[in-house]
Amino acid sequence: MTFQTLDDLDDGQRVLVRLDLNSPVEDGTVQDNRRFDRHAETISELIDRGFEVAVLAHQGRPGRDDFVSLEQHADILADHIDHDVDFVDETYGPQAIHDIADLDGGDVLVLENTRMCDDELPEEDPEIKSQTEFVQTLAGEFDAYINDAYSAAHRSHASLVGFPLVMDAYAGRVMETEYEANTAIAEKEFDGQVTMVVGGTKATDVIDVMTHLDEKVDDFLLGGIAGELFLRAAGYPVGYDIDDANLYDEQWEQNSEKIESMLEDHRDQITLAVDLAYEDDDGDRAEQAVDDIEEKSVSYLDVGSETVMEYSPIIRDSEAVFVKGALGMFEDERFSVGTAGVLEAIADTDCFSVVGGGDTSRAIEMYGMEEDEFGHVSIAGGAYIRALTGAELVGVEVLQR
Ligand SMILES: Nc1ncnc2c1ncn2[C@@H]1O[C@H](COP(=O)(O)OP(=O)(O)OP(=O)(O)O)[C@@H](O)[C@H]1O
Ligand SMILES: O=C(O)[C@H](O)COP(=O)(O)O
Repeated sequence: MTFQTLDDLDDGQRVLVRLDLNSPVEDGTVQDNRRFDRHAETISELIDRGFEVAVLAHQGRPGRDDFVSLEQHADILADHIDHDVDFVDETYGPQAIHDIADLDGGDVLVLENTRMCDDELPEEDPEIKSQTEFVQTLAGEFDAYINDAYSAAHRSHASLVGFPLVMDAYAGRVMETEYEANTAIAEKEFDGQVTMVVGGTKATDVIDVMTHLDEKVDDFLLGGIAGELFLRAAGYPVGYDIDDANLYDEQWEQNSEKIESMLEDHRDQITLAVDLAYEDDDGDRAEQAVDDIEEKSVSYLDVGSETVMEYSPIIRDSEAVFVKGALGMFEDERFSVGTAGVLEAIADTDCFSVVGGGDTSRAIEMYGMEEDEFGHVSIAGGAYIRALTGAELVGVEVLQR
């Protein structure tokens, strides 16, 4: 490993720490999850060593329901570290700079959601990001920058790639351990069958990665939004938006060619759902065989039970199983059958397994399984599957310069 870590940093300095606290948000309420647990260890170490700590993090994306302030995150973090955490509703404005100047050793201040600043998004070269007002303003206030956000390191956003080009930069403890684990996993060779369960809402991320893993993975088992888009490409009347949630059409536009060519070239490696679940008029779970769908008139929120029965033996026969993204909206128990069923099948076998994703890894505890029933549980989703392809993560790369 070629980046500097907290072991290389002298105690008691003023540090800007990038965490990934991106969390599920239900009706405006931020849900606690293992990202807080993991980052709490880094922050507690910094407090014990007398650092003055300001935290940068993002939540959601503009235009989405989960695009909210980090005020609640500061409270959740405080509970995890059992220590006061202050919050300021600016990222680098005058009040933020004032509060940063007021920090004493052992203080922790969470700055507002980085994605509320115009400079943060979109993705641009680190050189461009390093020259933004956002980076230039904050860099002058700190002795060092620490990136602990391995799970966001695949994004070339200002708070992730700009600072290491203009100031001393270090990897935090989560960055260090996730990098080591995920790099080691990417280098593993398996003699037997390798299976990847692909779901979730970020279809664009997973489809891109699938096209790079077709030699490494023997079987892709599909669900979630990506699963429905593949069904659409296979000729079923699903995989488009019927409300204003905007989960399907935009991602279809971006990926339809890739999906069609994956289906054409690798059809025997791709297993699609044979049935899907939805909420019926009584509010109950109902299932429908994909062959019986004439027109999409309901939102499909899970794969069906038949699909789980088809996926489970494939998992049992695998030497390694990688999971990225949930097969359904498992946070609602009615639509947890696919995700919990697949995770239970993995837990029941002795295959090597990795479950990744900030949201998806939550399903393990929610449905009564233990982390040690899996080979590795990563709080990273998009970053971990990108690492599997052997590709460098831009946020890690800039730390190694
Ligand atoms: N059919 C579906 N409709 C709506 N939401 C779905 C559906 N299937 C899965 N999901 C949602 O997908 C989410 C998890 O996938 P997501 O793409 O957000 O990845 P993740 O596991 O959190 O990884 P990352 O760390 O990259 O965000 C879950 O919160 C689940 O509710
Ligand atoms: O949750 C994640 O995977 C990371 O925080 C990156 O978030 P993004 O997919 O919204 O860029």
